[in-house]
Amino acid sequence: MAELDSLLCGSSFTSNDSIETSSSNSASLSSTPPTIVSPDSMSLASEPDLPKPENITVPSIQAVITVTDAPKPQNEQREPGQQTPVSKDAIVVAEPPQSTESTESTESTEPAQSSPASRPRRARSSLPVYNLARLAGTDIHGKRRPKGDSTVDKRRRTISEGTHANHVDSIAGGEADAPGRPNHAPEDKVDASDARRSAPILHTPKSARISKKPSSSPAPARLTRRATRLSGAPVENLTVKLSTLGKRGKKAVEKGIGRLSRELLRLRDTNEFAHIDTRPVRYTVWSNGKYVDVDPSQEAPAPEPPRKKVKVDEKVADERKAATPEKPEAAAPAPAPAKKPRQKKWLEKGLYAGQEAPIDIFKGLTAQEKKKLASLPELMPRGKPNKTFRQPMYNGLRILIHGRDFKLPFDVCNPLPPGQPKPAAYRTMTKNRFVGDAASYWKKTPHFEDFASKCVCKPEDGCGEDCQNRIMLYECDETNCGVGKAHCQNRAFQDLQERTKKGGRYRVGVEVFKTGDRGYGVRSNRCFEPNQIIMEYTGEIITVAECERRMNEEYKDNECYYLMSFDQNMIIDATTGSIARFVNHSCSPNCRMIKWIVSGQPRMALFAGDRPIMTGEELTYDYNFDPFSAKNVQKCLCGSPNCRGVLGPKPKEVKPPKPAKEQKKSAKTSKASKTTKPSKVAAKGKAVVKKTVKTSIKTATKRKLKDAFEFDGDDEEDAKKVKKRKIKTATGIKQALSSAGLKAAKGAAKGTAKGVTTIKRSVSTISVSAKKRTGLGSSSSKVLKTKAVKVAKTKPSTAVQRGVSKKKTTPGKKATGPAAAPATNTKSTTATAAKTKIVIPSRSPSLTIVAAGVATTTTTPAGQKKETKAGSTPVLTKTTTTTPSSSRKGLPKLTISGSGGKTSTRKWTPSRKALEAGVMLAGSPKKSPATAAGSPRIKLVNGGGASK
Ligand SMILES: C[S@@+](CC[C@H](N)C(=O)[O-])C[C@H]1O[C@@H](n2cnc3c(N)ncnc32)[C@H](O)[C@@H]1O
Repeated sequence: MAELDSLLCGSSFTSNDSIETSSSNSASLSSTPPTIVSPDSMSLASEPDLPKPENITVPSIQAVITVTDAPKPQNEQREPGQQTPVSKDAIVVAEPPQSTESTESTESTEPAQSSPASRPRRARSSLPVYNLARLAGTDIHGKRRPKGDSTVDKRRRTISEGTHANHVDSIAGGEADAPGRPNHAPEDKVDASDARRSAPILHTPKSARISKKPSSSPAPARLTRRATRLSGAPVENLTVKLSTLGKRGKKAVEKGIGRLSRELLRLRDTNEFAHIDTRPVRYTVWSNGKYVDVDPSQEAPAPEPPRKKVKVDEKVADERKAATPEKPEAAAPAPAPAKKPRQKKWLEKGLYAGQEAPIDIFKGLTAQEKKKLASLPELMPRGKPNKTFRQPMYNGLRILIHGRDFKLPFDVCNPLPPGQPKPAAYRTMTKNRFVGDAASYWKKTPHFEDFASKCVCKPEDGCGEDCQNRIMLYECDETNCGVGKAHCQNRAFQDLQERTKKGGRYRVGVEVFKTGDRGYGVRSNRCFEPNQIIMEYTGEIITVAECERRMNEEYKDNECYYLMSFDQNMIIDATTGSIARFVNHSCSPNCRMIKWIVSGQPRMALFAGDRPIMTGEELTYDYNFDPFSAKNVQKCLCGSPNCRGVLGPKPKEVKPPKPAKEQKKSAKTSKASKTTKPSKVAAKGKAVVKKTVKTSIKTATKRKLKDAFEFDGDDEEDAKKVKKRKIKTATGIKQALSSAGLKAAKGAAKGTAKGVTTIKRSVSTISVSAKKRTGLGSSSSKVLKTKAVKVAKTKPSTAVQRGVSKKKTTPGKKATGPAAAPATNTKSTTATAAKTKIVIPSRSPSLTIVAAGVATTTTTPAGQKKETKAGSTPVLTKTTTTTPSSSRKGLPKLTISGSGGKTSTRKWTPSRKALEAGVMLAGSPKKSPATAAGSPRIKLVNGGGASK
C-alpha cells in the first residue's frame, strides 16, 4: 500500500501535463451526461460470448483507471495543494458496482490476474468514451475535485491495485501479466496516452501488500467512487442529493457550492432548478360549454389547428421514407418562412365581378360613359382607396354614371329573415278561374277571337316597340306571331311562367311583408327591369252580381276586399288568389297594373314602372281610388313627396293654356301635317303597318265599340255626365292632343243625341274596407271603399262616342255602329263631327282611329309619326311621339260606376268630382245612398257612368 501510495504520490502519475486532480469525472458521477462508459458487471457476466481481452482494441482510449476514494492513511504526507496525479488526458472508467467485501476477498485470496472471478470488467470498445473536461471546455481550468472543492485535507485517493491491474489487463490484453515484461519504475512517468505504459505494473506482490494491511483494526470500508449510472441506481439530481444528504454532507456541499463548476452554476440559475414557473397564469372561463376569453391580452396565441393528414398509401409512405435521407437529429430546425400578407380575394360574380381594382377608372366604359364620367368629378377616385369595401366599379360605377343611386345588390341585401308575421291563411290561386255565371257569360261574349291581333314583325325586330300585338296589348304566341319564341320579346306572361315554374322565393321575386302602418305589403326579392312583368294578379273571375252578393254576405265583416274590375264587366276577386292582392297604393308608384290579352284571354299583371326596381323595394301602384265621399276617405300613408294625402283619385292634369302664338303654330303644323312626309321609319314600313293596323283596327274597333254600344241609353242624364267626364278626364296622353282634336271630339259628342260613352278600359280595384283608418271619414263602422280605377298615366283613354254611326253621326238615334271621335288622346287637326266616322278605341296610345277623310296625329311609343287619311274604314294617322315607351303598356280605362241596375233606378249618383276624375268609385255599402235602397250595387260600366 505504501508502494502504491508512493506510486500515486510520487512521480509515477505525476507528469508535466498532469492536472491537480482527476476529478474531471466528478460531474459524470453526479448529474452530467455519461462521460465514462463501463459495462455493467451483471451484463458482462451474462455475456459469455464477449470477445476476449486480447481481441479488444481500443485505439482511442489512452488510459483507463479506476479511482477510488480511500481513507487517507495516517502516514501519508502530502503537501497542501498537492493533488492526485492523474494525467490530464486520462480517462476514467468507473468501476462497476462491486461489493467491498468481494473486492477485498478477491484481493486477499487470489491474484487479480489469475482469478477469473475477479477479472476486471472490460470496457466495451463499441461504446464511445468521451473526455468530458475537454468536451465541456473546462479542461483549460485544470482538474478539480468533485464539486469543485479542494483536494487539500480531503481523503486521499487511491487506486485500487487489483482493479487497476484488472483494467490494465483488460485493455493491454494481458500484457501486464506477462512474466517477462519489464516493470516500469515508479519514477517513470505514466504516459496516459500510451496504453501499454498506462498499465502500471505493481512491484509488490499481492500477498505482501495484503500482509501489510493492519489486521488488528477492522479495515475501514473502502469507499469506491462509482458511477451512479453504472451502478444501476437511479440518477439523482443535485436537488435530490442535497435534500438527502446528511448534515455534514450538506455543509460540505454548501461550502463548496461557491466553487461549483460553471455548468452547475448555470444549471442552478435556471428557473427549472429553482422551480419557478414563468409561464403566464391563464384564466379560463367556460360558459355553457364554450370558452370565454377573460383577458385576450394575456391569452397566448391560439395553437394552429392540426393540419389535415394527407392520406397516403402505406407503401408510398415507406418508399418516401426510404428515399428521404435521414436528417441528423442535432440539425437545427429550419427557420420558419416569414408569413406572406394575405391577399384579398374578390368574388368573381356579383358586385365585384371580374374586378382587379382598375388603376384606370375609365377602363371598361363606353365612350359615352367615359365622357359622362369625365363630367362628374364627384365620381373620380380621390384619397386613399378603401381596400376593405371598395367603391363599386364597372357595373356599380356605371349605375352611378347613369344617375342611379347605388344600392347594395341582392345578395348583400338579403330578403327578410325568417319569422316574419304572416297574413292570415288564404287560398292561393295562380290562374284565373271563372266562377258561377262568369264563365258562361264570358263564352257568350264574342270578344277576342274576332279581334285577334297578328303581328307582322320580323325576327330582327323581335316584336319590339312597333309590334302591333304589343301596341294592342296582345301577347304574342304561335298563333299571332311569326317571329318565333327565340326572337320575340312580347311574351311577358310566358316569361313569367317560365321564371316562376321552378318555384323558390328568388325566382318568384316577391314576398309579403308586414308594413308599419298599412297592413301587409309586397316587396321585391330581386331586381326588376323597367316594365318587366313582376307577378300576375289572379283570382276568381266573377260577375258583378256575384261580387255584390259576396260583399254583402261573405265579406261583410272583412276589413279589406281584394276586388278589381277586370274585363267584360267582370271582376277579379283575389280573396282567393295571388299575393298581388297585397300590393299597396302609392302616389309615386314603382309599378303598374296592366291588363293584357294572352291567348285570347284577358290577364292582369303587375309590371315594373319606368325605372328599375331594386331588391327590397316595396311594390306599389296607384289605386286611383275614389272613395265616393269624404266620409270614406282613407288617409294615404305612402309617404311619397307628392302624396295626395288620401287614397283618392289621381288629380287632373291641368295643362297650362298655350300662348296664342303657339296655338297658331300648332294649327299651322297640323295643316302641314297633312302633307308632311313620313319619317324614315314610318316610310319604311308604311305599307305594312297600314295594312296591319287597318286589320287590327277593324277587329279591335268592333269589339270596343260593341262594348260601348251595349249602353242602353236609358239614362240621358248619366250620358251627359259621362260625356262631360269623357272630356275632362283626358289624362292619358294629353300632350298629343290638340285643341282641334278636342273640338272634334266635342263636336262629335254634341252630335250624339244620347249618352256619349267614354270607354275607359282600365284596371280597377274594388276594395271595401270596414276600417276607419283616417279619421277623416264618419264614424260608420263599415265603409265601402271601392278602389278607383287604376290607370297608367300615359295609357290611352279612348273615347267612343255612342250614337255616332260608322259613316255618319246620327244625332238622336241610338247608335247602331261605332262612330267615335277622338276623345282625349287623339290629336285631330281638321276633324269635324260630321266628317268623323270612327275613332278606334285602343289599349295602346299608338292607335288612333279618326274619322274618314280626317288626318289625325297620334302617338306611338316608337316615336313614329304616322299619317293616315281617314276613309270609310279607319286608318292610322300620323303620329307624333311624346309618350314614353313604357306608357304604351298603360291600360285603357274601365270605369266602374257606383251602383248597378238601370241608371234610372239608381239611388246614388257618383259625385261630380268622381265622374270628372273618371276613376273608380268607392263607398261604404251601408252608408252609401245605394245602400239605402238595399244592397250596395257595383256596376261596371264602359264609359264611367252608363250602366248596362
Ligand atoms: C288591396 S289592400 C292592400 C293590402 C293590405 N295592406 C292588406 O294588409 O291586406 C288595400 C288596403 O290597404 C290599405 N292601403 C293600401 N295602400 C295604402 C296607403 N298608401 N295608405 C294607407 N292605406 C293603404 C288600405 O286600407 C286599403 O284599403
